[in-house]
Amino acid sequence: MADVKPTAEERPDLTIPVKEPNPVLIIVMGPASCGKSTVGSDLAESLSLPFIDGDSLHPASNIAKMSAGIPLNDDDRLPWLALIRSTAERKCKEEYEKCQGSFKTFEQGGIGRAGVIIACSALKKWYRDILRGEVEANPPPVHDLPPSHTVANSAHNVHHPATSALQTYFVYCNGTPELLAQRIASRKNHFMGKQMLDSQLATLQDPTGERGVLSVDISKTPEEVGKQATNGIRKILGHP
Ligand SMILES: Nc1ncnc2c1ncn2[C@@H]1O[C@H](COP(=O)(O)OP(=O)(O)O)[C@@H](O)[C@H]1O
Ligand SMILES: O=C(O)[C@H](O)[C@@H](O)[C@H](O)[C@H](O)COP(=O)(O)O
Repeated sequence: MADVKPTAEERPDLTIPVKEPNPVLIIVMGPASCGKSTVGSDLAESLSLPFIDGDSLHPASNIAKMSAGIPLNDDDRLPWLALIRSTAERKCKEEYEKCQGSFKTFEQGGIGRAGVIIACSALKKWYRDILRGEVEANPPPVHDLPPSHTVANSAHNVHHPATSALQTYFVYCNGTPELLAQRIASRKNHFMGKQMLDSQLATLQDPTGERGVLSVDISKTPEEVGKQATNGIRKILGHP
């Protein structure tokens, strides 16, 4: 079969020269009110990266559903997850072009490469694999986890025909159900009512121990949680 290369439009991430350090997508994840927006904004500032709240990428139908107290299902989430991934790829390419490849170093308060931070609940392992660019969101698999995805940390896990240059990491905002219940109850003017927390927790597949996942303890102050996230990500990305 002829070797047909994807166009820049189809796979914008692939147009970043390979000699550059890979761009990164950092997903700040966890159930409703765990602190994704708070940690994500803080991290973005500390690492000089753009921040996008995944809520801004939902179609109106998803927002309407959640506002009515109905949890999203896989069919609702898949196009949203795919959009988050493609938005990250596009954003990193824009960042690359904007900076002409010269990014702030760790010492200058950057990460020395293109990157973007996105807040997204990413509740299931399967969703996280979509965000990693390893699994197609469409058509949806029948089961949450294809059998070959049960082996963690294996290079053979990669399903996507053209694995993206965009490396993906997760910051998991980890807290007890009791603390989450307090936080969601204290949150004002949000479309996600407190009655939605139970379904979020029931759907959550704990990412602890999964590759590329950094956990932060949300019982600490916002400043401390931000510091845990920033230091952890810097270390993962090679800051001595
Ligand atoms: N470390 C923290 N300590 C105390 N309150 C926090 C902390 N992080 C976030 N909050 C508060 O908890 C609520 C939920 O945080 P938010 O960042 O909106 O979560 P999410 O984006 O996951 O829904 C907000 O009212 C926020 O101000
Ligand atoms: O903070 C929140 O309340 C959640 O982040 C919410 O804003 C988010 O959009 C939904 O969680 C997405 O849907 P699922 O979490 O059901 O996938």
